Amino acid sequence: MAGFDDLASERSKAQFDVEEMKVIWAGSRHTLEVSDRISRLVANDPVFRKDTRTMLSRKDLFKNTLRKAAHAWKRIIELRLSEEEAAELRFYVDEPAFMDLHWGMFIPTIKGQGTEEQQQKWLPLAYKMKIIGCYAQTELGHGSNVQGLETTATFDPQTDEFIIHSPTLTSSKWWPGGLGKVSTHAVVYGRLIIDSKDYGVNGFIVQLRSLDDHLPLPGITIGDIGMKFGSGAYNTMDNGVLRFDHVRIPRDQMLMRVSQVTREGKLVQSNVPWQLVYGTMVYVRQKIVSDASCALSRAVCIATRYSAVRRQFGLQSNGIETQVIDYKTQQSRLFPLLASAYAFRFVGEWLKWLYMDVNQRLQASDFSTLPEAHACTAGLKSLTTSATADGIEECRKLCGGHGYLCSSGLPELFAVYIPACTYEGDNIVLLLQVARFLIKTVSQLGSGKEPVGTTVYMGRVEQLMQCHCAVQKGFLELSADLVQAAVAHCQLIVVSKFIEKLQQDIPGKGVKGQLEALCNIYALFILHKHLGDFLSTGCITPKQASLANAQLRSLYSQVRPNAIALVDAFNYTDHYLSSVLGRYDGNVYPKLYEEAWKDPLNDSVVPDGYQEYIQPILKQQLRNARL
Ligand SMILES: CCCCCCCCCCCCCCCCCCCCCC(=O)SCCNC(=O)CCNC(=O)[C@H](O)C(C)(C)COP(=O)(O)OP(=O)(O)OC[C@H]1O[C@@H](n2cnc3c(N)ncnc32)[C@H](O)[C@@H]1OP(=O)(O)O
Ligand SMILES: Cc1cc2nc3c(=O)[nH]c(=O)nc-3n(C[C@H](O)[C@H](O)[C@H](O)COP(=O)(O)OP(=O)(O)OC[C@H]3O[C@@H](n4cnc5c(N)ncnc54)[C@H](O)[C@@H]3O)c2cc1C
Repeated sequence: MAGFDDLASERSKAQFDVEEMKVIWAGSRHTLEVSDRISRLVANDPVFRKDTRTMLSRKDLFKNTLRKAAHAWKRIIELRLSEEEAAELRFYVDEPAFMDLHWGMFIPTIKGQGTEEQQQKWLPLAYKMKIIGCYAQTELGHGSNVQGLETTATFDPQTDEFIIHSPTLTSSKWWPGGLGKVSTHAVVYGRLIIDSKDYGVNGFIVQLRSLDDHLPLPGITIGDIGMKFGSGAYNTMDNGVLRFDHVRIPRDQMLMRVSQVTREGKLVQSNVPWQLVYGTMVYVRQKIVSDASCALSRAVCIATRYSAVRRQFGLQSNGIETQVIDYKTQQSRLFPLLASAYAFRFVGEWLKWLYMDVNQRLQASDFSTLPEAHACTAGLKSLTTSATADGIEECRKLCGGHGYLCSSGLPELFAVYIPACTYEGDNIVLLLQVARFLIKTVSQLGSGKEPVGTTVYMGRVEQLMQCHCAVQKGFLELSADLVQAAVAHCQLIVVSKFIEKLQQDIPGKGVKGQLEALCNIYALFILHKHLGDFLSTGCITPKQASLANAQLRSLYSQVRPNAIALVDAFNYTDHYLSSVLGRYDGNVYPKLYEEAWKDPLNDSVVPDGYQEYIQPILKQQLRNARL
């Protein structure tokens, strides 16, 4: 039968050791073992079913998310899961929820911006989930411009408290995940005011709801901001609105690692850079880069398997049509995305290392690599999320009409993923940060300061000094071009890190060869995409451009017999993929047919509303016909 046979025969053609590739993808044998075990645990647990998610009303959807989160927490405790295993469990449950913000932002903020005493007080409560926290930074009026936030935290020396207040409508907190219905606490970012003087934005731990009955505390107005894009998708999250009416908190609830307010109301700066107030964003951006490879690989897995099952035109001698994956146009759209998934995986791994390194240095009061870590996390977050969002949509198109069905898994994946281009920093705003970093690096070239890390290549480019002079005349005027320069810089990082990965010891028959092919596809595809820039700047000649194109075509042919095995190496369960088109067994058509009948619209043969709305029309038509 089509599907079963197709994927089995594809698998038998693979020219490399898939099990070893799984290890490379996972990062280590240990990580593969953990992720494999936990993914099966989730897949086999009926509470974690997600096949009806797109059909539920918002209230039912949200309640179901609460149920899953509570069950996940119960399993984590019962099975004594480690932090790594718990994070895998969250990943495979595959549903955005308040837990993400509690573990992913609230706790890291206290760790990164709290003093030792503050950490000792708050972290045990947070780890045991005796309190649930969120990250309340963005307001109705300002998200990108953090320094423009309007919430105030005014020190009252009489009572040794801060008064948290929302002075305007636009100062309402707006968007924080987990805030709308669940969180008991938040890290709230607001302007520190002492003695009528504004000291800029700082973080404060504020209790929002009673720990007894979950009602908002006095002075607090709180709710959900409403439905978001798509069905299911990010609507499992209670993104919230929050207003303060002169809410008082003790002085020691200002996060004081960066600066302290004394009992007397004096502001004391510590030796850490003030930018550490932005530290959680660096951490989360790094995580988002790793997540990009997961989302893209998931879409690519679905589109690749389905492309091998789907046949259109081109009747062959054996009487069957051509698999659409054999069309060169399909390959030229699909294989660069496959290569991107691997490229983002490896750059994500590197970024994780970079983040750990900068953190260790911060502990030892070495702040020198913070600007580069900020530029890398901001730039790569922007590049990988934009490419992934576009890539998921391309995968939908690669699956033709069936890709538009919710049962393909692609519409919900797209809807849940696209806000990644906006949250944790709008992608253009983040690229402008990278551009500023690049300009700063160039401006220091003449002063004898050698560029290091990801900017080391700048020392070799003589024309850069002239660029700097030109940019000095008008950063804003040139910002659209500077954004392109920032993208190019980030692409260079992605390609370099892929090449560095290939220099490591890579065991397994044929594994290294496949990765080399993917690395070359990624690099040549980027070159192909920006051919105009490469040609107009004289970086390559027209002859080289056409050679590169020919090479790309030949690489597609090299990857073709291995395509299914390359997506099998992601080791995704059918539960995680939640796609009829991406099923491991390729049994697409019978299952699509079966799925259709499960739609509630098919519960009755004659639909609700027939008598009120269809029958009268038909009767009217009959009368008209007689006239
Ligand atoms: C046991 C376990 C159990 C359970 C397991 C469960 C496990 C679950 C685990 C799940 C985990 C999943 C993860 C969570 C998922 C979350 C989902 C996402 C949610 C989304 C959250 C959000 O969406 S949350 C809001 C993010 N909102 C922004 O993203 C604002 C952007 N806006 C800015 O970020 C600033 O506004 C902007 C533009 C820089 C201008 O900043 P500005 O006005 O101050 O002006 P400047 O540009 O002048 O910057 C001044 C100087 O600061 C430097 N600098 C700037 N940023 C810096 C930085 N970050 N670090 C260092 N340095 C930085 C810069 O380079 C300048 O340096 P210099 O002066 O030396 O040149
Ligand atoms: C699903 C989701 C979850 C979120 N979760 C949280 C959360 O948990 N906590 C939290 O605090 N926030 C959260 N946010 C808010 C999020 O961080 C902000 O929406 C994001 O930082 C973008 O800011 P903005 O909305 O102000 O966009 P804006 O800055 O208003 O962007 C609008 C447009 O203006 C452009 N623009 C803005 N500034 C410039 C500039 N200087 N130069 C050129 N162009 C510019 C942008 O590129 C964009 O095209 C969430 C948002 C979403 C969508």
